[in-house]
Amino acid sequence: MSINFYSKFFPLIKKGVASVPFQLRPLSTRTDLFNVENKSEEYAIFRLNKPPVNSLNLEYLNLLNNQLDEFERNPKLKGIILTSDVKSTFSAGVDILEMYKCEPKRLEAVWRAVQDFWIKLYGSKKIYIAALNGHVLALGCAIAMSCDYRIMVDNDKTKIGITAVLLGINAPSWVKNTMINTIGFRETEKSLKFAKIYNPHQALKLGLIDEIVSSDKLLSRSEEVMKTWCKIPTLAREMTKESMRSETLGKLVNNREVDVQEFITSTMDPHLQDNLGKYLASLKKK
Ligand SMILES: CCCCC/C=C/C(=O)SCCNC(=O)CCNC(=O)[C@H](O)C(C)(C)COP(=O)(O)OP(=O)(O)OC[C@H]1O[C@@H](n2cnc3c(N)ncnc32)[C@H](O)[C@@H]1OP(=O)(O)O
Repeated sequence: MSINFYSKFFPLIKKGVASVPFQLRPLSTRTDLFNVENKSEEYAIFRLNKPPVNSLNLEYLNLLNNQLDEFERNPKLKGIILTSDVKSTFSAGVDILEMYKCEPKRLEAVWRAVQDFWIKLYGSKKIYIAALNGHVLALGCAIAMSCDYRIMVDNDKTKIGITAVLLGINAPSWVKNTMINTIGFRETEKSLKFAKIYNPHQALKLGLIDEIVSSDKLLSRSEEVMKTWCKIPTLAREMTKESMRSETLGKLVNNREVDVQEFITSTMDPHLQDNLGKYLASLKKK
């Protein structure tokens, strides 16, 4: 029996208040923000390209969500290598400007788009390989952990991790669960509680990433892994992925409204707003 993992869960999203109240521009006018290169019928390279740090605002999330849908609609496509064309950064996570001095309605739309993105990515039965060319922070780290495999550049200055707690943010349970599934409970607890940031070698030791390669080999090695995985019997691989991920996925799919409300309430809190303001100023001052 073929189980379409993605289509099994996604109708549930549509049942909720998942419609996004902001109009999308047609894809063709925004392709400067990402690039999809079909390497063969079986796999593609998906490059984020929103300088300076691939921060995720509502419009960008909507655009990326549309592209994930596009991938799902292609039955021949087995896998996607997710990477970035932005020098030294894979993604710095949510655009902090979406969270600072925000309107609740816009914040709600942002968070629903974040949920959609995670559900589509984590719930996809296709193979996702994260080719991490640079910093992988906050939601960027959650995105990388939602892929099937992570290959990172060998550069000690490159950082990966989630420091949400420093801003006063309690990472949502689906982020915690994704991390627990990647590095285990104890390491996740330490990592999130103490806002740990790792260099590639520390991340490899922990199992947060799977391989380190020199930057000139990042894509060739990712393609090599992808080609090997494309040879695995598709149905069995998909069913295994589903059975490994359905429990974690279902916890958010069945709990989206609570997750949205928690995020809005905590983000609108004056202390958190104050922290965000100071953090933004510190980033700008650098
Ligand atoms: C896991 C889920 C948690 C729950 C919800 C929250 C989710 C989030 O994702 S909140 C975002 C948290 N992200 C971060 O804390 C990362 C912050 N950024 C950095 O640490 C650094 O920018 C860097 C390491 C990614 C890159 O460093 P560098 O190359 O030195 O570049 P700059 O720091 O000078 O940044 C360039 C430019 O970009 C702006 N910027 C950086 N990150 C963000 C962001 N997340 N949102 C919006 N804008 C960001 C930064 O302010 C600079 O702006 P300009 O000075 O105007 O050029």
